Amino acid sequence: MTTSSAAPDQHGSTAPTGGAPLIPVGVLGARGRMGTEVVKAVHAAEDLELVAMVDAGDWLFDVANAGAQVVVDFTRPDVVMDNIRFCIDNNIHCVVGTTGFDDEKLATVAAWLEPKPDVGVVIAPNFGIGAVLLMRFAQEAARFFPSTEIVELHHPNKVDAPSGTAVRTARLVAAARRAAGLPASPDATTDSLPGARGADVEGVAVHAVRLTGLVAHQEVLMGAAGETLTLRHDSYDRASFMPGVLLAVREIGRHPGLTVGIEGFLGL
Ligand SMILES: NC(=O)C1=CN([C@@H]2O[C@H](COP(=O)(O)OP(=O)(O)OC[C@H]3O[C@@H](n4cnc5c(N)ncnc54)[C@H](O)[C@@H]3O)[C@@H](O)[C@H]2O)C=CC1
Ligand SMILES: O=C(O)C1=N[C@H](C(=O)O)C[C@H](O)C1
Repeated sequence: MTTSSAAPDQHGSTAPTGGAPLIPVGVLGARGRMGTEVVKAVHAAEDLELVAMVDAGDWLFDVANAGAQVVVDFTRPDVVMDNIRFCIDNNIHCVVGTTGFDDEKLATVAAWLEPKPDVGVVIAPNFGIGAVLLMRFAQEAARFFPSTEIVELHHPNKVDAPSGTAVRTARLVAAARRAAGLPASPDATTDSLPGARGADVEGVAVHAVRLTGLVAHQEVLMGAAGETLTLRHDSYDRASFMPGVLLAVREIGRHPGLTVGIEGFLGL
């Protein structure tokens, strides 16, 4: 098995201004929709050096052999845990965008990190700045509205439903509702077809749409007597995730242990 070695950074292996050394970065899922975009973004960043691109069938060891200090993972929920384990074992920081993390998997990653106090892993369901802000706004607004439901809308090739972002948003909203002492959202409906009312995430209904032409979108709908508030975020292009990914790559070395979401890196 082989790993594609990255083309040399156009600025060479040291920072052009003679400043801090470049951060060597490996990309897992490098031929996927997100991985392709990450490869371009890392390659274009003057302070980063793309040292390895790995996709299914390639040899993961080459990420370590290439000297990657940070790995970016946009692969699949069924393989990401093995990738994180490998990186932690090899003292490589991880920036993980792959979805599918529940509390049990997060606890497992945290346990793997315990004997590695210098290694950092950030797992973020969404690197879009607007999406992160939407989650925060929803969390803030939730306590004022008796009803909240979430609609996530994505391209039809998405592997999972509901989206990782929707699940995290629902959990944040549910926690805010609990903290405010709100009862369950009013709902007298009896489903005549299973699934008609969406998935139940800690009492928040989450609906998933898969539609040709979409990229990644989410609406949080909140209702009170005589009014509604709709928060909506749209990623029209995967370039929207790159500022958040690059920020995480630059920050993770300063944040050992497990970080969930990039809110802290944004000062939120
Ligand atoms: N956190 C965020 O901001 C975002 C997260 N995502 C998530 O990222 C993941 C990937 O999404 P897409 O790029 O759209 O999927 P994709 O299917 O286009 O790409 C996944 C890539 O991973 C590769 N792969 C599979 N097994 C592998 C392995 N063991 N090692 C290395 N590569 C492997 C596949 O061959 C494929 O090229 C999904 O979980 C998606 O939900 C997507 C967009 C934004
Ligand atoms: O698969 C995608 O495309 C996306 N996945 C993430 C998720 O599941 O939340 C982030 C974004 O919605 C795009």
